Amino acid sequence: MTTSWADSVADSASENAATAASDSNGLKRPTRSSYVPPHLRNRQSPSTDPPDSLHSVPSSANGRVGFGGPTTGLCWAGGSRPDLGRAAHNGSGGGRRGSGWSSRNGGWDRRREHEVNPFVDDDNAERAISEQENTGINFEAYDDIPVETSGDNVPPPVNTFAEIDLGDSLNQNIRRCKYVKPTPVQRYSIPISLAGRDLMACAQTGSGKTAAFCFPIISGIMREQYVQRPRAARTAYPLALILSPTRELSCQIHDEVKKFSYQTGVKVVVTYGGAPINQQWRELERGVDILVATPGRLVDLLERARVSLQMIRYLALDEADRMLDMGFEPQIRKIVEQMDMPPPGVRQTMLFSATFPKEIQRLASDFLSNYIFLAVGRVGSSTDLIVQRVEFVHESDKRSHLMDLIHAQKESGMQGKQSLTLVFVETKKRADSLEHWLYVNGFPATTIHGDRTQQEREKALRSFKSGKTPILVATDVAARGLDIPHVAHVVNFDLPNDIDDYVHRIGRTGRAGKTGLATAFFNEVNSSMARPLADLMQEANQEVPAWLLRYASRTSHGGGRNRRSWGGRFGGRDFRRENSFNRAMDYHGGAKGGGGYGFSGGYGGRYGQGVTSAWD
Ligand SMILES: Nc1ncnc2c1ncn2[C@@H]1O[C@H](COP(=O)(O)OP(=O)(O)OP(=O)(O)O)[C@@H](O)[C@H]1O
Repeated sequence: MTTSWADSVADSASENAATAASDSNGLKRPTRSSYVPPHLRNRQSPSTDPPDSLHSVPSSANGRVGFGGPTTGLCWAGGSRPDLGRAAHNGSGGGRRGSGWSSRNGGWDRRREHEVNPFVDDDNAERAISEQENTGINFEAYDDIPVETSGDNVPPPVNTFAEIDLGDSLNQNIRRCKYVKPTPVQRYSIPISLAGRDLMACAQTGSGKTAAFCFPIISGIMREQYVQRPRAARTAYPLALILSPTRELSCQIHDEVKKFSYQTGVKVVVTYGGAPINQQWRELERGVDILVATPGRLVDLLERARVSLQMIRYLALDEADRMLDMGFEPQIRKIVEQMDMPPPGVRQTMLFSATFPKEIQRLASDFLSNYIFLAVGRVGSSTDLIVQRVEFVHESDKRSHLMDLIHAQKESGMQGKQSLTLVFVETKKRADSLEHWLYVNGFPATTIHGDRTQQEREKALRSFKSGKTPILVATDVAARGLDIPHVAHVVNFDLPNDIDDYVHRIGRTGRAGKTGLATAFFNEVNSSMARPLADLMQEANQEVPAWLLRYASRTSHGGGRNRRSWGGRFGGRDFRRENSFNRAMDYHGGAKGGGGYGFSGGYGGRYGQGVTSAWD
């Protein structure tokens, strides 16, 4: 058995060497050489796109007008700032639907023949596997899911993609992705975003949030054909900015956007630290509509005037609570508030995460205008996708215990190419030393953490995804957002200090309707986590060991801000409800009666006039 694992290490090494040689920076570069500048893309080709009077009228359906230009095709050369005024929201959704997409082949003028087809670029077998499996998603698991929205005039949800007017090209890509129907967060958030509304959305890990913010952005850019951007040889003027906290997540989002925007004429570029900046400059110089970035590299590009944010219409923060946490907040404020980005109410802002503590919501509200809060709860107990276990393991026994788990996994047939194990540790040093120990004991493992070079990180991720090294030892750098198919088991070798971090870590398994297992090693060092962990497991109807409950009863508070208890079955609830100013609360679907969900943590439900909730 060990021999075959050792073989897989050898295979992995050679494959990675080959991969690294062909793609040293991990950047997938389109071979397309004939990028069509925005001002030329506006011209429709008579042969492919017959004139359609409906499309000679710019859409103001976003509820945002202005940005000048659209009707006149004006160009703001010379750095003059466009009129960024916006019509007041009427909350009605802006009449987007039925506006004639079906008569078009897609977005603006395209040179599609040079675009790399992301759907056949499958040297990465995992992608092919995951796509096939999208049809097999257990959507029934989502039927009972509780959903809350709050805000003024919330647009109604949809049940199918067909009900949403996203445009033919995007619809075709959705079919190519084998997305049969929208997930709950997509059902609610896409109509909200298409109506031009700002959004703070909180939905469980692996529930399709990426598509939820990408579809409206791509569709909006495709629609607004007449936007002209300033011409400056070295400065890029993206229309949309998607920020994420890690390089790997930014790359993943970039890959997703490339698939969703295939043959739409919408150009996406990714920039992140650790990769050569010159290549990213060159890519930006060829033009960009959607820029996916990590904050540090973007600040660098802004300071060098390689990127201007003055044309930004869509801003999306993925893992938004992390982005506004102490570590990132200054950079995010700089990007969003201190450069040249249009203010809230002019641009459209979308914040997404699986967790949204109220103090972060308060900060985030600075970036939003008249926004809707959307909370999609976890799936019900009978269908909960992640089985959570917590085991008492002394520090000195952790390694042998891990080995037992991995052996048990192999014996029960869980291990192999189709079944990966992600092990979280607290520090980079511990990651390296555990990986080394696993390796010398015959377990092919690799590691990802902040002290590794970007090339090493990308190589490790590829090796893990492909199953060549089926164990990945990681710090929190891999805790958020990464969508790796076939992660069957997440082991919290070291528990985090914050329950929300735990939620994101275990969310690397049990994604998109699949099931997964999460095991946590607990000992005295983690006593502050006993209460929030026990609460979380109880909420999810998991078996909570008696010893953990005893620990929990001894520690009334802990787990960082013990934030989860505030959110009950949701990863967060609208903090504005505490202020109770004319907020309309709607409750949709699922959860019979809503009784029995006491929101501990001090939320008193002091709703104002006109506020209703099934959760009261
Ligand atoms: N409508 C859909 N039908 C089928 N599969 C989908 C659909 N929407 C998304 N997916 C798939 O679900 C998986 C998880 O999606 P995604 O990575 O966007 O989750 P997420 O909510 O952002 O998770 P996290 O909170 O961990 O970042 C992806 O593999 C994606 O391709």
